[in-house]
Amino acid sequence: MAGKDSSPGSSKENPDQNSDENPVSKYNASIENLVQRFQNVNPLEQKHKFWETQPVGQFKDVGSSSLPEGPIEMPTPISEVKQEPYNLPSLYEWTTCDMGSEEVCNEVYVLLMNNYVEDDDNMFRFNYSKEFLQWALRSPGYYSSWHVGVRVKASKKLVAFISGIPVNMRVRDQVVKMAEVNFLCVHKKLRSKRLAPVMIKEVTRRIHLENVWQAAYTAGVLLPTPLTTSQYWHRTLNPKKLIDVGFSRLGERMTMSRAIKLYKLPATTLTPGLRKMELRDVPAVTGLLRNYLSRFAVAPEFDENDVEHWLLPRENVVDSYLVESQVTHEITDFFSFYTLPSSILHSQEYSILKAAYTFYYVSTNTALLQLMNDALITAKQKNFDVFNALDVMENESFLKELKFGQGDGQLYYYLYNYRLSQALKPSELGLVLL
Ligand SMILES: CCCCCCCCCCCCCC(=O)SCCNC(=O)CCNC(=O)[C@H](O)C(C)(C)COP(=O)(O)OP(=O)(O)OC[C@H]1O[C@@H](n2cnc3c(N)ncnc32)[C@H](O)[C@@H]1OP(=O)(O)O
Repeated sequence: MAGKDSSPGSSKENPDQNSDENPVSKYNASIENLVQRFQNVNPLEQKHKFWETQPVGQFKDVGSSSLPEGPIEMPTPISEVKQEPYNLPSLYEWTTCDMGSEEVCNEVYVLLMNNYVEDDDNMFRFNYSKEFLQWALRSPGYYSSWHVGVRVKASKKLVAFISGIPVNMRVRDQVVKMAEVNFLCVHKKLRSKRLAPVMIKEVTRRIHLENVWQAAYTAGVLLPTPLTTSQYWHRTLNPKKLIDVGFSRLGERMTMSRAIKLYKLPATTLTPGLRKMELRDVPAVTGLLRNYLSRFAVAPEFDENDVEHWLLPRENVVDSYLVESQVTHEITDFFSFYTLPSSILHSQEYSILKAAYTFYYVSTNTALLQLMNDALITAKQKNFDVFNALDVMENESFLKELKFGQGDGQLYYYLYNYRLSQALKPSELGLVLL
């Protein structure tokens, strides 16, 4: 996901960061500084009863570059992996969620719709659609056993969920089969009972049973120890609605009519040869994307199956456009975004914020700025209210110029059981989680 702002709320526009007077704070690779800046605590004193027992970089080891890069723990024979599930409190039971079943998919949808990530002010909550969840979880090579739910034994009500999907991840020059772990959710009434650590251990066990020993995940909370820390940026498409629902505020000297003018976009895209991606484009897009992602320190290794799954347009889930040369018919550029609405929790007038999130792109012939401007125009045509992007990949090169404003939260990226000697800059990361 996550790519996910792990918080639609920590993804709200930060009016201070947005004003011209305020320089955008620069990325600082030092975890110590980071923790102090955002939590005002010394990371060496921060207790993580669960995370301290896990094979992840520990805060106390930050800076000890003597530790080798790579797996922290070696795999064990599958026969030595615990064969039976972890114990849950006695009122609850494990369930494997078959996301191909409309009924089960709906249960997961409802759990997340009511209990998943909110912003710090509890104004917005992610509202992943059912089609989106099926797309996100039934990806090439997926294991149903990694879609883990918890039910109340008596009523069978689904009260918690965590998921993994397999992915080939390249870390520098090593390609490692990993799990992308996402959609960890515990019902609001069951919070702070240490259910999350049991769920993480259970999904880990099931992932180990498939001989996978590493994972990637993102979260809006700071845990030991981020691979990188990224920021959300937001491009207003519908100023009136964003202001009405409290997502944005009119800055000083800004009126509604000025805001509308400021964010106005051309009615049609500007790049000649821009068209929707089709099935026949999969090989060309795969080639472009593999080549582009090879420049990042950490990025997925996509094959044609992955590209077909992740990038072929799906109504209300993912949009992908490319540039075909009108002379040679070569595919030269490509962009995509996914649809992730948020519920608006306290508005009389609106119930849904329609948000597009930047996904993968490649520019070889068309300037990235122009390509992303066309992405904005396309999203506006499709009636999105806001277009979101992290500062990963080459996004920093277009964010300010295309009038994105910085959000008020961080999204931390993590690897499980894989150590890097130093944190990365977001721009070294070629990975978007849903
Ligand atoms: C090899 C394969 C490995 C596979 C596994 C790889 C790792 C995958 C890791 C998961 C990647 C998920 C990616 C996403 O989906 S990120 C999205 C997470 N979901 C939400 O934010 C939705 C709303 N919140 C909730 O549903 C609950 O608050 C959750 C479920 C988040 C915690 O429930 P609760 O609030 O009732 O807490 P507890 O008493 O049960 O447990 C407290 C412990 O849990 C640690 N905690 C809290 N939040 C997170 C978090 N987001 N990632 C990892 N750990 C987290 C916390 O530091 C503490 O441990 P420690 O500080 O004491 O040590």
